[in-house]
Amino acid sequence: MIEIRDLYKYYGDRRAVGPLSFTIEAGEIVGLLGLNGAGKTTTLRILACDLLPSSGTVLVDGLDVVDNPHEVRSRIGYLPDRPPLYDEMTPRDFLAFAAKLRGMDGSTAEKRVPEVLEMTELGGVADDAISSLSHGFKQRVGIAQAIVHKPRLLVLDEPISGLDPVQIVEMRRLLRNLKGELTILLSSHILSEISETSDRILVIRDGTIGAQGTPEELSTKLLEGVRFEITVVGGSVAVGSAAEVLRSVEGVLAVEPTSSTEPGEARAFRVEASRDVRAALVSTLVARGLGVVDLRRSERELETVFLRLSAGTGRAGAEEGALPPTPPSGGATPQRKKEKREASEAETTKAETRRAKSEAEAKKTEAEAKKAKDEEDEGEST
Ligand SMILES: Nc1ncnc2c1ncn2[C@@H]1O[C@H](COP(=O)(O)OP(=O)(O)OP(=O)(O)O)[C@@H](O)[C@H]1O
Repeated sequence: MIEIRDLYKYYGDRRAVGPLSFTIEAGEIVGLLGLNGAGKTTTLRILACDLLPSSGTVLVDGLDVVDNPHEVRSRIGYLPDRPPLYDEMTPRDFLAFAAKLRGMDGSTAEKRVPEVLEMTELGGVADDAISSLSHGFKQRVGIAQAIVHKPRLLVLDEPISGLDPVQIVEMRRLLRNLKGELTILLSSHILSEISETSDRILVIRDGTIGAQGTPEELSTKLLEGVRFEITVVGGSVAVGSAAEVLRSVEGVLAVEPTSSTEPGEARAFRVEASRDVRAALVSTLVARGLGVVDLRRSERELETVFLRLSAGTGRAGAEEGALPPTPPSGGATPQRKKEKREASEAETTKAETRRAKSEAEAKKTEAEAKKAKDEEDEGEST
């Protein structure tokens, strides 16, 4: 579905991305994980034909983003980090407008808008002004506008950023529901935010892929093991012997009791293993007359993995030589912002000229659609 080969993007003489290569299969949900400034937004904008690459190949469904931007755009739904919403419109009107912008005819759009409102669970606020919606609902409108034209690929830049815990759970559910119909690539700088949603994670650092895999694979690769928290209760067997039972499971490297807040007989342990042994832990404990009331991968562990990958201090990074040292600042310091502005102003590459041309074309289409809408509104009010 997506194939990126040796992609580079320079802003002036500053390399923002490259060398970057990865592929994503149809139907996958993949998380692009990296600290601020790692190159996530640049990569996603190139995929969405919003920015041209300096060099390399980017294919969506076999189509090159430089040679076939219009065809690629029709296959992609894109939610930028700041969703392009018109505050004074309602979600229903805005979606109809977005559908028209993407070339849908009136009757198809009329059918599609209620469908998308339902898919994104916006029915209850469909006729409220977008300005009156919470951040979580605005993000859903952003996703709705991205899927209104039935794309095959959904590209979301930090869709979970700024959401409260309830909204995060709702967003995860929405993305999981969209999976299957769509291939999804989403970015984040917080591992726990996307590890729940993504089938696979690509860790991007300094514009290049530092590591990739499932959270378990990343953890195993870096820490030579996976860690779990498990809480055991006694049945016919004393809970005190649970540590021994856990140690007997093949693949378990270490077991240590943790301070448990569980009531009564329950005991919590941290288990380190060479692979995912969760199923074997449960069946062995149950076979020995013990019960399991909680079993989870250690969240702290995942963050440790990410920090190691991001800082390039992990063994995997050292071995692969894929992780150059961390720049002094990953974030947007005033100096960085100044450099960014200057680099941006100095950007006069041939690629950008082509981009300006294609943006001008897009704006023309947008202006035409807006004009059509204004005329329609005028018609309605007279
Ligand atoms: N328009 C621009 N002009 C110059 N430099 C830029 C521009 N946009 C991004 N950069 C630089 O390119 C690098 C990658 O930025 P990018 O925005 O792609 O990273 P990111 O991982 O999305 O980070 P964030 O989450 O902070 O947006 C950074 O060093 C950034 O300062």
